[in-house]
Amino acid sequence: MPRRSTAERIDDLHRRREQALTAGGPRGRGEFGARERVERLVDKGSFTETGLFVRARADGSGGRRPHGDGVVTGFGTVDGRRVCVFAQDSTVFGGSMGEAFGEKTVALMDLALKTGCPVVGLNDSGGARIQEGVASLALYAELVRRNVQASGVIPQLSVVLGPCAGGAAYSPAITDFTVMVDGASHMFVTGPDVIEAVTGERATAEELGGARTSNAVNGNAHFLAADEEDALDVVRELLSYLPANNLEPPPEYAPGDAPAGDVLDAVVPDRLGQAYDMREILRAVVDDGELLYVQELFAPNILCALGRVEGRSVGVVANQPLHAAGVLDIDASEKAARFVRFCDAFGIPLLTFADVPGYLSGVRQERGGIIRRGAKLLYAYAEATVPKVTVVVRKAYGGGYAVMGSKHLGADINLAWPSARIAVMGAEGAVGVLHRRELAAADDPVALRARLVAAYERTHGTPYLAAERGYVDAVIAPRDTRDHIRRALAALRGKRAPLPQRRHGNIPL
Ligand SMILES: CCC(=O)SCCNC(=O)CCNC(=O)[C@H](O)C(C)(C)COP(=O)(O)OP(=O)(O)OC[C@H]1O[C@@H](n2cnc3c(N)ncnc32)[C@H](O)[C@@H]1OP(=O)(O)O
Repeated sequence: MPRRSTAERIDDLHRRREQALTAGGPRGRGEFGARERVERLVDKGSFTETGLFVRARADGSGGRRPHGDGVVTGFGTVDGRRVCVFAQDSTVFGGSMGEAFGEKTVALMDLALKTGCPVVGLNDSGGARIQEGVASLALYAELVRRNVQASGVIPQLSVVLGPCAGGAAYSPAITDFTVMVDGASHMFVTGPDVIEAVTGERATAEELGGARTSNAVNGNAHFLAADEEDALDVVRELLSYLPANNLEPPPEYAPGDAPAGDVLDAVVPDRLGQAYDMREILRAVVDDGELLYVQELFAPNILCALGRVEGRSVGVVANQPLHAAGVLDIDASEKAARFVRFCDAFGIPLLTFADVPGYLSGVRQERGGIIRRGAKLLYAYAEATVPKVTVVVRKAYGGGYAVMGSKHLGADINLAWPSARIAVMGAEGAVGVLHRRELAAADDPVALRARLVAAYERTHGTPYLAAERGYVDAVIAPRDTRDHIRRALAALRGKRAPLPQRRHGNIPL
C-alpha cells in the first residue's frame, strides 16, 4: 500500500476532527449542546479543546466508542483570565461518566492545579456509566480526590444544566459554588423511581433536587439561574471577584462609586424589635452598591455576598433582621461558615455586619445539633487569617456577639454604631433572670419591670462597655461606615498572621 502524503494526512485529520465533533447524537437535553455551552462561557475564540480523539477502550461501552467519550474538556479565557472548563455531553450515553470520560476530566483538573487556574464544570450527566461498571466508579473517586486537592487552591465552580445524578452529584458538592437552572437542573443521589422502590416515598425530580429545592431547601446549590445564559453570566460574575488561585490576589478594578452614606443614619429603627433590611446598609458600603449574594434563598436570616471596596474584592457576612430577626440557626451557621472559609482560602477580606439576637433556642435546633453545627461558624472565623473588619449595627447578644466577627475570634478592626447593644442578652430577658423575685413581690410589677429594663438599657444596651475594654475600636456615625472600612482595609493590606504548623484542623462536621 503506498504511503500517504502529508497533504492526505492533513485531510484525514480534518475528516477525523469533523467526525469527532459530531460524535454524539443530534440534540442534547438543554438549551445548548456541550461545546456551545463552553463557547458561550469563554471569551470568543479562546477555547482550546483537549482530548478530542479520546475514546473508550474497545471492551468498554458495549462496542460504542464515540470520540470525546461524552465530555468536552479544555482551556480558554473569561474576561481575559485563564480558566479550565469541562462540559458533559448528554448526547453521549446520557452524559454518564465512563473511564475515558473520567480520565479526561481528571487530566483537566490536574492541568488546572498545575497552572493555578479556576475550573468550571458544566454538568449534565446520568451518573456512573452502567456499562463500564467499576471503572466508572473508580474515576468518580479519582475526580473527587482532585476536587479535594484543589479545594482552597483554585476556585472550582459547578454549573448544573440538566440531571446530575448519583456519583455525578458528589463532585459539585465538593466544589466551591454550584449554579442551577430553574426548571431544568436536578441533583440527587437517587432519583424518584429508586426512592419509591426503596422507601415507598413519592417525590418528583423537581421536589427531590430541582434548582429551587437545591437553592432554598437543602442548600446544595448557591445560585438560581433563570436559564442557561443566565447561569453562565453568574459564573463570569463570580470569577470577576476571585483570584486565579490561593497564591494570587483577587483581581483589582478601578474603584467604583461610593454610594451616599447619609442614608445609613436613618436605617436602624428606633424601636428595638422592628425589622429593617440589612441589604440597605451593605449597598451603601460597597462600590457602586453592587453585591453578588451567595445562597440568597437558603437561610435568609444570614446574608453572604461578594462585593468590592475601592475596586478590591470583599466577602460580606451579615445578619438579616428581616428574617427571623437575624438569628443564628443551624442553616445560617453552616452557610456562613462555608463562605467565611472560602473567603479565607482565597485571600478575600471579610466584612461582618452584626445585628444578632444570638443562637436560636428550641428543641428542634438542639436535637438537630446546633452545638456541633453552630460551632462551625466559630471555627471558621477563628481560623480565618484574612483581614477581618466588623461593624456592630444593633444587637450583638450572647454567643451571637462572640461569633459574628468579634475581636476575640481574631477580627482586626471592630466598629460599632451608636445603636449597638453589646450584652449577654436583651433587656427583657436579663431583667427577668436578675430580678425575678423582686418582680414577683412588687405591687406594680409592670412599672418596676419598665424601670429595670430602662436601667439595663442605659448601661448594657450600648456599645460603650465593649469600647471601654477595647473590644470595639471605635463607635462611629453610620454615615461614616464606608470610610472607616476603606481605611481599615487599606491598613490591613499587608496583614501577616502565621498559624502553627499542623496537618489540618478538625472542624466539627
Ligand atoms: C456512582 C454511582 C452512580 O452514579 S449510580 C447512578 C447511576 N445513574 C442513574 O441511576 C441515572 C440513570 N439515568 C436516568 O435516570 C436518566 O437517564 C436521566 C439521567 C434522568 C436522564 O433522563 P433523559 O434525559 O430522559 O434521558 P434518557 O433516560 O433517555 O437517557 C439518554 C441516553 O443516555 C443513556 N444513559 C442514561 N444514564 C446512563 C447511565 N448512567 N449509564 C449509561 N447510559 C446512560 C440512556 O440509556 C439513553 O441511551 P440511548 O439514547 O437510549 O441509547
